[in-house]
This record gives sequence, structure tokens and C-alpha cells, in this order.
Amino acid sequence: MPIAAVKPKFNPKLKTTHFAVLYLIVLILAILLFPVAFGPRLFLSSLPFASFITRRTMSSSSPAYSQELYIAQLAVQRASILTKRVFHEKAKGTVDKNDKSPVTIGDFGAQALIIAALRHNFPDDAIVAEEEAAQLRTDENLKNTIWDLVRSTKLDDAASEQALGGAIKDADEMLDLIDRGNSPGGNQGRIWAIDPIDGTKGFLRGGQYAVCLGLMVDGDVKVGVLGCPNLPVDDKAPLTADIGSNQTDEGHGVLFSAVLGQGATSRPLTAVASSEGRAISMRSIPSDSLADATFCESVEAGHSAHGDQASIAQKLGITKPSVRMDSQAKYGSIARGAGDIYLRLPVKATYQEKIWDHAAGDLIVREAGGQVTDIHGNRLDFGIGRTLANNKGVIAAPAASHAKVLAAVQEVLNAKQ
Ligand SMILES: Nc1ncnc2c1ncn2[C@@H]1O[C@H](COP(=O)(O)O)[C@@H](O)[C@H]1OP(=O)(O)O
Ligand SMILES: [Mg+2]
Ligand SMILES: [Mg+2]
Ligand SMILES: [Mg+2]
Repeated sequence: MPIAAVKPKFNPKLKTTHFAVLYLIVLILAILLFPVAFGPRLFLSSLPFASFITRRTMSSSSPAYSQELYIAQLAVQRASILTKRVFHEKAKGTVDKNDKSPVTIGDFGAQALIIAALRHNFPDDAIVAEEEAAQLRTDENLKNTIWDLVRSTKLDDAASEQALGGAIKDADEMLDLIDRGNSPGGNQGRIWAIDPIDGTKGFLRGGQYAVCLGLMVDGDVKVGVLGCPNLPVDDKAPLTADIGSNQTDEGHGVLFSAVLGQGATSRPLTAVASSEGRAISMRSIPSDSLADATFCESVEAGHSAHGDQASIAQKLGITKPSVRMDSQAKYGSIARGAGDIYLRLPVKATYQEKIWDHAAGDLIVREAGGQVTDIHGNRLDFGIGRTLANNKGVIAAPAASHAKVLAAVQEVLNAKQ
């Protein structure tokens, strides 16, 4: 029988249609299952306008403020590298400000780097930062020294550096960035608070200092990050007075972070992106017996009232001497249970605490199980401008003991009147 005469067993046209339908079903299934199999972030990142889509649409499935936390941590890490370079490599370039407090090339450089990262990632956000560039605009040498540091300070991994927006264009852009921190603050919208070096006196002594960044939304602190290059990495290390030991970097450098409602963490302060930190919490001390409590205070007698604080400690039955250290490292230290209580009683009735000196620390302590108020028992009010004009002094303690500490503070202060 001729081949042409053989009757086909099935219709080839029908077969092609079957295959086409089957192919379509498999394709649709693959598209539907891809996000489940490989994760929504990977799926979205493969689409055009990926970064826009991931930032805007993934916020519903990622924990709140995860992008802000990620950028804030990297920005603080990078700025901390700059401050350490200033300490080890350079003359500090101390300049006196109008209020007679010192500022160094490290303060200006760290502020420029942090603001550059924030402007790149959150261009619509307002910024309240401690320093301004006026002095640098009239001092070419100072400007160039800082520019030299800023343009050559980078994180170790290229991806993280890129996430922060990479290099600043030139020295003039650096000055403009520094001046972007001039927001008046307030209780509307998103405002970042920056202290590029908190505890400048501690920094100059080789003691404690902190690179501080907080995000407030409608006056409420949502994200707080503190880089403390001279604190021990070990959360369990005993708290020791630190008035400036010029310690080596070995075993030192810790990054504290918190997001409102998500707890507080610590992790080593490195030059690369890192996975999540360790959860930290305040020590639980029996509120009826604070004999074993450790309390922290400023090194500077001009910043908090050492005499009043000693009387309060005595009233509470605290037997150990206070641990004196500079900067918001005190907030981080009590948050991880290395100390228990931080007292900052006013020296002068007229001094207004600045929001950048407390925003990150306040959140980190509260997320670690603490309570932070002023001497009247009011929560710190970050929503009325660049200062805490509604508050006087700071009392930070484990939540269960705070009322008792506050009562002792008020007894001592009332007895003085
Ligand atoms: N008269 C003052 N009273 C309280 N705090 C002050 C005073 N002058 C400066 N500060 C700020 O106190 C903080 C240091 O506190 P501490 O003594 O606990 O380390 C710093 O932010 C410092 O500013 P700066 O950021 O310029 O160093
Ligand atoms: Mg200062
Ligand atoms: Mg400060
Ligand atoms: Mg400062």
C-alpha cells in the first residue's frame, strides 16, 4: 500500500491545537506560581521599574519601616567609618561653635554622608541635623579637608554603597547637603533627626560617642539607630566608666537599632551590610530593691547635675558608684542590660535638650522594655521643633522601676526648692 494512502491515526491539526492549549496552561501556571516559589521580592525585582515597585508595593508584606531601617543602619555605619578615620588619621580640626561647644571635621563629614544617603532614598523627607555649613563656606582649607574625607569614605561592599546613592558630586554639593538639615521640625510628616557625633567631647577624649539617626512620623519616633564605635561589641560586657581610654578598635563598635513595635537589636558595627541583629532587652531588676542597679550619667558636670543624681541614687538604695560616659551610648548600654538607669537632671533651667540628642535612644530604650520621661513624668515630646522645649531632664529606667525612680527624682528636686 502506498504510503500516501495510509489513513492518519489522528488529525494533525487537532494535535497542534492541543499542544498550543497545553503550552498556554503551563505558561499561565508558571507565571502564577513563580512568586510563590521564588518570593515576591525576587519576582517584582525582575520587572521594569523594579525598585519603585518593590519600595511602594512590598511595604504591605515587609515589616513596617524595613527600608528606612536598612538605609539608616547603612548610613550610620558609613558615617561611623568616617569618624573613626578622623580619630585615627587626622588632627580633629576642632572649631568652637557659637554656644562654645566643640565641633570637628568628623561632625561635618558624618552629617554630609548621612544626609546624602537620606536624600537619595527619601527625597521628600525633612531633616533636622545638628550642624550647619556656614563656617566651611568661609574657610577653604577646612572645607577641602572635610571633602577629602567625605569623598574617600565608603562601605566595603559595592551594593550597600550603591544603596546609599554612591559618591557626593563635589565639595559644594557636600556643603549644600550639610545645610539640608535645617528643618524646623514639628509634628507633621516624616522628619529625620541626625546627631553626626553625639558627645563630641567624648570623641575628642577617645571615650564614648555615638552617631545618631532617628525617623519621626507626625512627631512620633518610628526608627532609631545608634552607632557606638567605642562600646564593646559584647552585650554582656560589664559597664565601665569611660572618660577616654583611647582603646583599640578590636572588640569594639556596636550598632543599636529599633523600630516602633518591633523591639530593639544590637549587632557589631561593621563596614558591610549584615543580617538581623540580636534582640536586646533591659535587665529586670526588682523595683523594691534597686541596690544592685547601675546608673549612668554624663561625664560633663555641665550637662547633667551630678550632685542631684548622687542624692537620688542614695535615696533608691543604689550602692554602686555611677558609671559616667558621654553620649547616647548611655541609652544603648541600659537597653542591652549593661546598666539599668540613665539620669540626666537639668543643670540650668534655661537649657533645652535637642531632639537629635534623644530621638534614637528614647525609642531603643522603650523597645527594650524601658520607660523614658522627663523629671515631671512626661514622655519626651519630639514634635514641637528642634528642641524638647516641653520637657526638662531625662529619666530612663526599666518600665517596672520607672515610677519608683521618678518619685525619688521628684523628692530630691522638691527638697531643693
Ligand atoms: N549645657 C548642656 N546641657 C546639656 N547637654 C548639653 C549641654 N551642652 C551640650 N550638650 C549636649 O549634651 C550631649 C552630650 O551629653 P553627654 O554629656 O551625656 O554626653 C551632647 O549632645 C552635647 O552636644 P554635642 O552633640 O555637641 O556633643
Ligand atoms: Mg555638638
Ligand atoms: Mg549631641
Ligand atoms: Mg553632636
